[in-house]
Formats: sequence, C-alpha cells, structure tokens
Amino acid sequence: MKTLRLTDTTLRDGSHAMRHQFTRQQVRSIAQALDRAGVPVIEVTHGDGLGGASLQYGFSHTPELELIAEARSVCERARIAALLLPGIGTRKELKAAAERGVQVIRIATQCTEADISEQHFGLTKELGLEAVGFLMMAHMRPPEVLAEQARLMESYGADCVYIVDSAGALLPDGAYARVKALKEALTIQVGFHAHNNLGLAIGNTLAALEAGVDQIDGSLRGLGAGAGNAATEVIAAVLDKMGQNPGLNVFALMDAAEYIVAPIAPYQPLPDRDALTIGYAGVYSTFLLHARRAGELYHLDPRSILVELGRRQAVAGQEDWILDVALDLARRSQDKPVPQT
Ligand SMILES: C[C@H](O)CC(=O)C(=O)O
Ligand SMILES: [Mn+2]
Repeated sequence: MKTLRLTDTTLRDGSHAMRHQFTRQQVRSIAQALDRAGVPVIEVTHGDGLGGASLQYGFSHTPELELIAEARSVCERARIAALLLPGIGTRKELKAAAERGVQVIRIATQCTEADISEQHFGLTKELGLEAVGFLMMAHMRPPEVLAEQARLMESYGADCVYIVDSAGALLPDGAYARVKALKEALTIQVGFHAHNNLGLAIGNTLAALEAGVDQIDGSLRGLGAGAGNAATEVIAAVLDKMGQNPGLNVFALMDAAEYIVAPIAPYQPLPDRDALTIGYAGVYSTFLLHARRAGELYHLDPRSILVELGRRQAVAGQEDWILDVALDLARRSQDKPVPQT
C-alpha cells in the first residue's frame, strides 16, 4: 500500500495568521513537536514564501533563514520544506535556504502560470532537492486545464504537483475531479492543499484521498491564511479512524495544537463572514479591502461586488477592475424598475 505523505504548514501558511511574527523559540517548539509526532515534512518560510518579508507582504519578526535553521536543528526525522513564489523568491534565497538545510522546495504559481517556474524547478533539481509544484487558486480553472499546467511542471522536473485551493472555494466533487485529472495526466505524485473558507478543508482533503492523492497539507489548529487550513491533528485522527494512519501520533498532535499553537495564535482561523465571502465568491482575499472601499463609494454590499468579480474570474493584479465592477452593479441597480405600490 502506498504511503500518504503529510506536510505540516503551521510554520508557513500559519505565518500569515501570525502576521509573520514567529519567534525562534516558537518555531523550535512547534517543529520539535511535529517531528516527534511523526510528521514527515515541515514547511517553514514567510507566509508568502522565501523572500516574502517586505513592506508589501509584511516584515518578519525573525528572518526566515534563521527560523529554517532553528527548525532543522530540532528535527531528527522530518524533512524541512520551503515555499517559493517566482518573482518574490529568487535563486539567491533558494540557494540560501538549501544551505540552511531545506530539502523540499515547493514552487507556487497561479494555476495558469506554470510556465514562469521552469528556472526555479531547474535550480531546485540542480541543488539535489525535492521539487514540488503548487498550482494556486485551482478552483478557477477546470481539471483539464490544471492537468496541462501540471504537465508543464512535470516537464520542468517536479516530483509532485499540488492542487491548491487557495480561496477555500472548492466543493468535494471539484477537489476530487482536479486531483483525479492530475493523477491521470502525470507519472509523478499529486498533492492537495485545502483552505477552510466553506468549512470543507477536511471534507475536500478526504475527497482528494478518494481520488488517489499522494500528498496532503495540514496545519496545527488549522493555523493559516483566511479561514485556515485542514487541521493537522484532525487529519491525523480521521485517517487513523479510517485505518489509513501513515504513522502520525494522534494524541501528540492534539497536544501540540492545544498547548503549543493555541496559546500563541492571535485568533482561531474559521469561516467568519469575510473568509466565508472569499470562499463563496471564489476570489483573492486581497480583494476584500478594495471591495469594501468600492462598496462605500457606490452604496453596495461589498459581498455582491466580490461575487461578481468571482463570476468574471478576476485574478490578482486586476484590482483596478473592482471599481468598474462596482460602478456596473450600481448602474444596474438604478436601472431596475421601481416597484409600483
Ligand atoms: C502564498 C500562498 O499563501 C500560498 C498558499 O498557501 C495558497 O495559495 O493557499
Ligand atoms: Mn494556503
């Protein structure tokens, strides 16, 4: 039987929820607990990946290379992974991460832009590291398009490609179909990274499992961007009940979530109104603020603007569209005939 591989991203996706303020000691405690509980891969990086610490994405409390080294120093079995978004992270950061002991590089692009990742996969393989592709905002394209993009990453040297539900907008049938399409199109492994905006992070992870996924992600307490990720301790408990525990210590993960992560988390990620709106509309969380401003200007509920942006499949970088969409909606509402009484 093949072994499902779990990557814990508390120390990377969780960095968004921590506003990138993880300290050395926090990283040591979390990494050590995950390692002892049998988690095989631990991702440690700024939330936006290597080189993410900046005015635009938020400065880190402690440089990520130092945090990587701390995690490496306390792990006896786990491999350390780092995320890299081409354009944010460069060759320089990638090499520096490898020097600090990173063994897995996860290269993330928007799900239609795999072609920008060729050089980064090349360098990762040159350095003798494992290379994983991350197709972000994967709800925005159908399975066959994602399969094409994943094939590109495979041709660049990826050892695995992930379907990444960045907005937590997928339903279980969508998660299933996307993982299945990649399984059929690739000879390498396939992964799934869930977000909980629609309360479906665990359900979608199980759908991915049903479709034959090889690698999945979790984070303790679900600590991650927006509504957070699939909680590692919940994944462990569910897999164990299914008779498919790949060697995770369920009680140790529950304890790590309860006694190490909960006390330092600034809030518990959950599908609150904003996070749910992002999942429901299927848009970037960065659109939220712009939609609020446009809503005030045109007296519209920002949620209706976000839903329309989702319908039009707006992508990052198209923030200037938000005002146009709001104006259109405002005009349309004025065109509506006033009901006669
Ligand atoms: C940069 C993002 O946080 C990567 C990720 O985890 C996602 O898209 O989801
Ligand atoms: Mn994520």
